[in-house]
Amino acid sequence: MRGGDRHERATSVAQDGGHPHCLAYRPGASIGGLAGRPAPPDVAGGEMRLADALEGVAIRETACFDPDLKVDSVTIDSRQAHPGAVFVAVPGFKQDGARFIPAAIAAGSRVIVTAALPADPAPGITYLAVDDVRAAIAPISRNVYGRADERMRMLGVTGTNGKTTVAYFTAEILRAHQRRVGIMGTIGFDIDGEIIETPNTTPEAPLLHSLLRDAANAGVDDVIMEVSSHSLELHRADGIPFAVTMFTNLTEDHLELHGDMERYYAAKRKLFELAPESVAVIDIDGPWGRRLADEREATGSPVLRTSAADPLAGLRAENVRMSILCTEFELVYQDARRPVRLHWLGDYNVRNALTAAGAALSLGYSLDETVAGLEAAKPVTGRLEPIANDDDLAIIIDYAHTTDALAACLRAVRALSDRPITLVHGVLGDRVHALRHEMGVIAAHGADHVIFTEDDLKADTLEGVLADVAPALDAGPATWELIENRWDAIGAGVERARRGDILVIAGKGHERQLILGDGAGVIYLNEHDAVAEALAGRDPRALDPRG
Ligand SMILES: CC(=O)N[C@H]1[C@@H](OP(=O)(O)OP(=O)(O)OC[C@H]2O[C@@H](n3ccc(=O)[nH]c3=O)[C@H](O)[C@@H]2O)O[C@H](CO)[C@@H](O)[C@@H]1O[C@H](C)C(=O)N[C@@H](C)C(=O)N[C@H](CCC(=O)O)C(=O)O
Ligand SMILES: Nc1ncnc2c1ncn2[C@@H]1O[C@H](COP(=O)(O)OP(=O)(O)OP(=O)(O)O)[C@@H](O)[C@H]1O
Repeated sequence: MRGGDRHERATSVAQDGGHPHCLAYRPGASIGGLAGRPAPPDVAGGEMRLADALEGVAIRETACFDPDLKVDSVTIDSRQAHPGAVFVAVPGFKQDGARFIPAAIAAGSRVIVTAALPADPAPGITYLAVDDVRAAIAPISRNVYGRADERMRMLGVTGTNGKTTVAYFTAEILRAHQRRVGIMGTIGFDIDGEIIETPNTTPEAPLLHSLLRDAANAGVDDVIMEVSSHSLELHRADGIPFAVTMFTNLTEDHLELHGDMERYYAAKRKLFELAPESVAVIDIDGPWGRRLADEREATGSPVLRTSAADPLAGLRAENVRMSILCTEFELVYQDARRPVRLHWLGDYNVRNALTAAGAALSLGYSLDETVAGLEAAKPVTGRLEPIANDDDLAIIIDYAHTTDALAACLRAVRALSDRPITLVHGVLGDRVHALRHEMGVIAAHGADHVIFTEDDLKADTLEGVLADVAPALDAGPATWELIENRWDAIGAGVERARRGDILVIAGKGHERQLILGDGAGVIYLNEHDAVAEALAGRDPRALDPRG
């Protein structure tokens, strides 16, 4: 196998956490350097009276309530309980956290938040019963960790696709104006390139607020949060005073949690309901965005509509010109227009740039300052990211792993050049059969040659996934081949490309690990290294476009 033995790679994941700049998070750990800035005063937090920690929490009944107890942290996991920690017993999807109350008490917790008071309360323990346990986690966490979200400017972005891209775009504009920016999302909590790993896109409220406290203490000015529909449904982001909220788009995904599109939409809309004062920057180029803008406008809350098509939108892109090298358009806002040249590729990045520009304008930056920030923004790792090379190949790494994202990615690339597209991709093992088939249809119609390979197979196998995908690939116009090993598949893609050809590697983007099939574990996989290795090993004569 190229690039070494799978066992070695699995070991390297265990050693470095899978990302060169990833840090394991310890609450209270100092984040980053202050880069010459004066240290800000510490955000309040640390030990506090229980009564203060409970401000704003609707408590139904109590047992042995001691308002003067001192608490210093919040946890929803008994394995992290300790003296001073409020333990919230969450009725989970798999098990009831109330089962772990004895374990939390044994570990030292003296305050238990639960759905129902126990029949025989343990002596010296304060029990607090609430109607909605998950909804209680965020206000307690905000209080205990010092409401750091009031000390920084908070921006939230939701939508099916584009959240990470918009967050990074927005960060680049803010950084161009000397703001220290944290981005909390799929990639982790990224503060100036130093990434703290988080288990979720939007972490549970105790971790979220303890991260925010540490960020504020480290001098972070602005936090841009990707707010997932899961987190909104589960109240993780309740109470955050967002100054700006952003919506990208809504397409079919995560229906395993939400059930249907209407409920999925309702979950996303919660971000805007949570922050009625925020300026909502809404991409209205899709039907759900138009509906959201209309519904919000009807409530009297502020809305900035963005569009690359609608001449009535408040912020829009006109005269869009795209190539495989850059994207140009005119940004039009309040009758003023400015030319913009982006390093970013593809039509949806025009829309993502509009959303980010809308956020900056809503925060009071001028049109010229906003344009300067957009033009300085470098492509995000693994988001339609062109990989520089001396072989005149257009190699693009993209995180597209949903049907919509893959279709958008291939459409965007196709619009940039008439050269043939080779696509290296796989399909996630936990996707429903119809979606796997759909991925095959999109690949076979969007590319000229498909190298089908492994993606995170999880409990499934490549054969299992292929049973759904192969008929779609057989039926489509593209040629295709199967190369099971993803590293080899990338190598084969690079090797078959001729000068000027396009190679799209879709699915993993910034990720640095691959979940093998059949529960066989996780291995290290850096697609940027895979490409570099393949380029280094190329026979230069193979570049001749004549074949
Ligand atoms: C599907 C889902 O959202 N799961 C979340 C859920 O887990 P769960 O209900 O299954 O937990 P459970 O195993 O039943 O346990 C119930 C409670 O008992 C506690 N417990 C458990 C064991 C023990 O010994 N002691 C103990 O106290 C657990 O910590 C938990 O609080 O509650 C847990 C904490 O309450 C979350 O951490 C967990 O998120 C997991 C990590 C997860 O993967 N979530 C994903 C689906 C997610 O959040 N994704 C979104 C969207 C991503 C996207 O847009 O693509 C995200 O924001 O990342
Ligand atoms: N505005 C958009 N519309 C449609 N597709 C998009 C858009 N922006 C990005 N994409 C596609 O979706 C992929 C994921 O982009 P990004 O990571 O920014 O989205 P995300 O919402 O953070 O997704 P996830 O929650 O899965 O991480 C990109 O690689 C690209 O293929």
